[in-house]
Amino acid sequence: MYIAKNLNTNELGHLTIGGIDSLQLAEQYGTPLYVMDEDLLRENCRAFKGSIDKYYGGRGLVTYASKAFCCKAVCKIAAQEGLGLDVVSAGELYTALQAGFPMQRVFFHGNNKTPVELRQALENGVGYIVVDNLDELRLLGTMAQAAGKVQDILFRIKPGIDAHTHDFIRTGQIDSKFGLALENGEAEEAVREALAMPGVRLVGLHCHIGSQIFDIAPFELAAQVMLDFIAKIGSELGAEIEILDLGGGFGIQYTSADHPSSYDEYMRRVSSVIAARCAQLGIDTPFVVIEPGRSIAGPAGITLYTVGSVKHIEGVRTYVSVDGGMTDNPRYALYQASYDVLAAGKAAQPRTETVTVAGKCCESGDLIQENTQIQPVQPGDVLAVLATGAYNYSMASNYNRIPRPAVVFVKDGQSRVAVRRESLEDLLQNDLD
Ligand SMILES: Cc1ncc(COP(=O)(O)O)c(C=O)c1O
Ligand SMILES: N[C@@H](CCCC[NH3+])C(=O)O
Repeated sequence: MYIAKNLNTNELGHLTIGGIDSLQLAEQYGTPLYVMDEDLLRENCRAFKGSIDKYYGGRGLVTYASKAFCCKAVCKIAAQEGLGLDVVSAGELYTALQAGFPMQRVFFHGNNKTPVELRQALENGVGYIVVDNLDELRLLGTMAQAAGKVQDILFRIKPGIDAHTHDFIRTGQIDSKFGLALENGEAEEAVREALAMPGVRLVGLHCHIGSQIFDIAPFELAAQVMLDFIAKIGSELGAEIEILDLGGGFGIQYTSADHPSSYDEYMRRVSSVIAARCAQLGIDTPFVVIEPGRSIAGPAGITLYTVGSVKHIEGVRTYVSVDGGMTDNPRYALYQASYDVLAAGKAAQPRTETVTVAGKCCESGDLIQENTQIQPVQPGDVLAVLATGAYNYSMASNYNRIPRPAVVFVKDGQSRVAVRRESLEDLLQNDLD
């Protein structure tokens, strides 16, 4: 029984994805290998888009948070599926540009955009800049005015919501580096300043309360807090806020212990809270934006590794070492993230062994998963780690000068390289003698 609905086993008992034997993919492209199921990626885009259209009657936009997994191929898919795009850096913006992503549907986020990044956004006609702080507002206002432009902006607000998730991925509470606080008047001051600036047009407010959240209640609460503020600055300052961007953060199932809410249910409940609160406050219902990242890319990906050694330490544990690790998936090292791991060539067999899957980096914390149940494995076996489509490739590094793996897209029994494997030459390309 598999967690991800897109995975299966074939007559050989091997794990398949996108109609392809995972061992064949490992053989053809080598390991470690990121494999993305294009159909599931598109299905996830459509599911969000379908729900937002259903509950907001065309007054909503799903923007894919590209930080979850960014490359030209995925930007193209997001564009084809009619989504917007959330970018947070010159690199993500450049990728979107090179993929031909429509710039008017791009939202530029980040708590410390550099002047170079702001110029890049202004010059390329980015639709919306989500301004994080007063310094950025002043810098952008000056730059836009000097360039003879009026840039549409949103403000990132800290709604003061404490969503229950890992400490490092919570962002909506007052003690966060992201956004403007409501409690101390900071957000109101920013609105006042923006309204007086000729270079910017304040069109929206944004919040993002964290990531891998299962409950719907914190999202409902955030929407209410944001609407109350919209009403307040509307009546007190004359701000006309058209867009409410509620961010991303929807949890996914990594293992059978995870029970995320359905995204359609999220959309239904939050939209009805929005309608009720707007009626109560006597304000127009804003255009609603959401920014799912993990929930679009995460379930669509798996990572394949080859086992190099199996080390039984009597009475302690068994280490199964693979040819990747924290360089391609730092999430266990960072958050003790849970994953489902299986032997791809024995996927139909019961998981009878308890092992620790370790990476090859010079770091004791370089683990993919501790004390996980898998089938008996030996050197040369291929392991599959499930639900690695988000925050794996995008958080990969070259620690120990390990080249990043390739990303292969699979669809209808066909595969194609979306990001080629880094070579040793790639690692040296910026080195000078
Ligand atoms: C501003 C913003 N929007 C969207 C996202 C995407 O979040 P997730 O991948 O949890 O949906 C993030 C990351 O947490 C974010 O910081
Ligand atoms: N990178 C994190 C989540 C942070 C999301 C971006 N704000 C993860 O892997 O879960």
